[in-house]
Amino acid sequence: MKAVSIRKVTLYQIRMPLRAPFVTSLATVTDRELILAEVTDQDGMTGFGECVAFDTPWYTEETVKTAWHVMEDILIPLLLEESLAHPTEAAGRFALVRRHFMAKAALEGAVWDLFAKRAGVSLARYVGGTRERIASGVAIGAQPTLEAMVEQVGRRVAEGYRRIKVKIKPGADGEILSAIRQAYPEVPLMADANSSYTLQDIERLKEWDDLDLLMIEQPLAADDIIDHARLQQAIRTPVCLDESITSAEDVRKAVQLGSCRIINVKLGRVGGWTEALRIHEWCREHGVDLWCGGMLESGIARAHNIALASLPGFTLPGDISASARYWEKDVIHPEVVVEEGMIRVPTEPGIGVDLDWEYLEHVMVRKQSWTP
Ligand SMILES: O=C(O)CCC(=O)c1ccccc1C(=O)O
Ligand SMILES: [Mg+2]
Repeated sequence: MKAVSIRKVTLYQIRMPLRAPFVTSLATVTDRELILAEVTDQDGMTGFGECVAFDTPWYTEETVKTAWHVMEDILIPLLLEESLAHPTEAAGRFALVRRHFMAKAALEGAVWDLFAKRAGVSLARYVGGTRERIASGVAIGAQPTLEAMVEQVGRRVAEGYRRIKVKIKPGADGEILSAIRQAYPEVPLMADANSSYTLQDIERLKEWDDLDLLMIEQPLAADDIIDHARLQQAIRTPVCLDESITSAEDVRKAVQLGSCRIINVKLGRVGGWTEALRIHEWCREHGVDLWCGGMLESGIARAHNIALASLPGFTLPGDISASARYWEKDVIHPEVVVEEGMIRVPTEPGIGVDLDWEYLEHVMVRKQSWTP
């Protein structure tokens, strides 16, 4: 295929209110700030990506401002500098920048969407996805009371979600999980701790062995794989790593050390499609369960996630839920809908959804374009 020359990059910073605040052990998100990235090529074709960094560095070190800076001053010039024969070349150029994964992923994602559109195929098929529909899971933030949590779980089960994840932290954990298990003995259930425990909590975590949890996500420190190995040896519940994983090398080391049995991959956390595909390949080769995490994203990143989860190595439902789970109105059309717990993988070219330009104007707080 002929080389693609990126002639323009545009960033749109948006702010969208969540339908309800999302509470984790680390932060409460009420208004979601995001950056959408658009690349335009020599033929006027476009591709879209999304930067999922938050406005403060509570989940990882990146923020909306650091991502904007790194994109504007470093990554966008690298994209505009020379034409691309394949989207992995963008990742290659970005590799000389350490970390800043979400900034990289936004631009690389836009380039992958553009290449898939130029090839006239869906992004899912372009990357080797094989599913026509993906199973949808949902994440429930911390609730003010145990009753409220059980009620939320019931509501999401009734909506058809195939897997329920709840946020836990010390003091709001075992009792809640037992209550959910009692009310819904069969529901595929897991807990995400966002690194709020230490090895001193091993006994407590052991007590949950009988709750039949699918997994516990990131119980220990965000930068750890050593203590996680000790923990995984001590408990029957599979450990899944989220924050600790930024690359395929991280996955290899964590699995080989016995730090986890399941991997959560997020395009933003690992720096984009090229690295996510490496992780997918490694997990498939080694029989490690893999699923796609979420970042309270808008429809653009949600569409990328759907394409990702259509790959055969995604063996478990991820945190990919309906647009309406988080938004009164999403920035894309058609919005992402869940039917009988499943989401259709678009067959239209690229990510298969369009920006709602009118609504974008409504939620936009900043916009800038760059040309060579
Ligand atoms: O539904 C979603 O988008 C994912 C919800 C979620 O758990 C999450 C949301 C924001 C930041 C980190 C996490 C996480 O997986 O730890
Ligand atoms: Mg998590």
